[in-house]
Amino acid sequence: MTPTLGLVGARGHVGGELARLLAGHGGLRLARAASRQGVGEPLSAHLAHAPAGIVLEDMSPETVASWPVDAVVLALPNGLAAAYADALAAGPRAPVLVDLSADFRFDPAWAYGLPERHRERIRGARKIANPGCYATGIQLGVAPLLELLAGPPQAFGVSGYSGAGTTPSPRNDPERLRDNLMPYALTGHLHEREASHHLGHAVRFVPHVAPFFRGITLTITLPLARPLERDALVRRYRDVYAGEPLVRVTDDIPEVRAAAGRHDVTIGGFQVDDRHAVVVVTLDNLLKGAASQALQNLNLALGLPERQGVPRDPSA
Ligand SMILES: NC(=O)C1=CN([C@@H]2O[C@H](COP(=O)(O)OP(=O)(O)OC[C@H]3O[C@@H](n4cnc5c(N)ncnc54)[C@H](OP(=O)(O)O)[C@@H]3O)[C@@H](O)[C@H]2O)C=CC1
Ligand SMILES: CC(=O)N[C@@H](CCC(=O)OP(=O)(O)O)C(=O)O
Repeated sequence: MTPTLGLVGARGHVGGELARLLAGHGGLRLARAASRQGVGEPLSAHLAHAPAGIVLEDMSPETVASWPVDAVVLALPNGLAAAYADALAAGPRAPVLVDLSADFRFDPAWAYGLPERHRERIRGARKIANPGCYATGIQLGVAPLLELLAGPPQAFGVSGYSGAGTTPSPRNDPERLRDNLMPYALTGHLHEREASHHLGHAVRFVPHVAPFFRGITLTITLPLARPLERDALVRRYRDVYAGEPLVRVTDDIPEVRAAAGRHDVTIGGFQVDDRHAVVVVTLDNLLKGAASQALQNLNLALGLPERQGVPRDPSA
């Protein structure tokens, strides 16, 4: 029997991307979906890639806990996951639970869903907290130099406005963003704390949102305890990520427009001076920053091939 999945928040940006990936998975089937709106309507009326026969259900934790599925994905705004986690824990089944929100990313009882750094913890896990989009790029960009750092790396990040979700806000208002670049959360952004926590080393991060829809670019300056030749720097990243299907290391400076629609992270633009290294990281916030990574985690937790259902990116 093909494992089945229930999706809560199917009408959101991330929910829609995950439904699209599941349509091509072949080993995991979307079987239930919940939303505040459109209850009783076919999911396909809201999502182009939804399989036929799925009717949107109400979003009560009790309804979700009654679903006879092998996995549940929460793709809801922050602050809502606990009620579902509690209802599922008390329910008759114990499906794998993947939460896209930030609610459980600091909870040691949950596997932190960054496979490149926590693969064995995720394999077979029952509760997985999917990382934040910027936090994914920051951790993959900093990790290879952790032991060479002379202080906190500084990450300058820019995200497309899909990162701000579908609930209207200045950060996803195309009018406010037109010909603009909007700094926000100048200190203490959640992803600064999240990346520092999971790296075990302080990092500084300042986010900005831009008028394009999807994609993240991060320019990360890393203070070095001793000088490092550029070739050695590049080799370090290539060695750390050799064989990682969703991390691409390139000599070029990656550009965010090329990241839109890709499922991997691209790390490049390696530059050094006597005291610092600078790397550039790009990814699609809705894919490796969310849905593609969630699918990697679901596959690992369910014992399926890790990248099943994650399309191969055009080699570039
Ligand atoms: N966007 C991104 O780039 C990334 C987002 N994330 C995280 O993933 C989660 C989903 O993100 P995203 O898809 O962008 O969010 P959206 O705002 O696009 O969608 C959230 C979903 O939850 C429903 N919803 C919205 N508000 C509420 C509410 N107050 N109570 C219950 N349901 C609500 C929405 O619609 P409805 O019920 O009306 O159908 C929608 O289905 C969030 O926790 C976000 O922080 C993580 C990484 C990247
Ligand atoms: C442009 C924009 O607003 N981006 C969001 C990041 C989206 C994300 O990853 O959300 P969570 O970590 O909250 O799950 C932000 O900065 O809060």
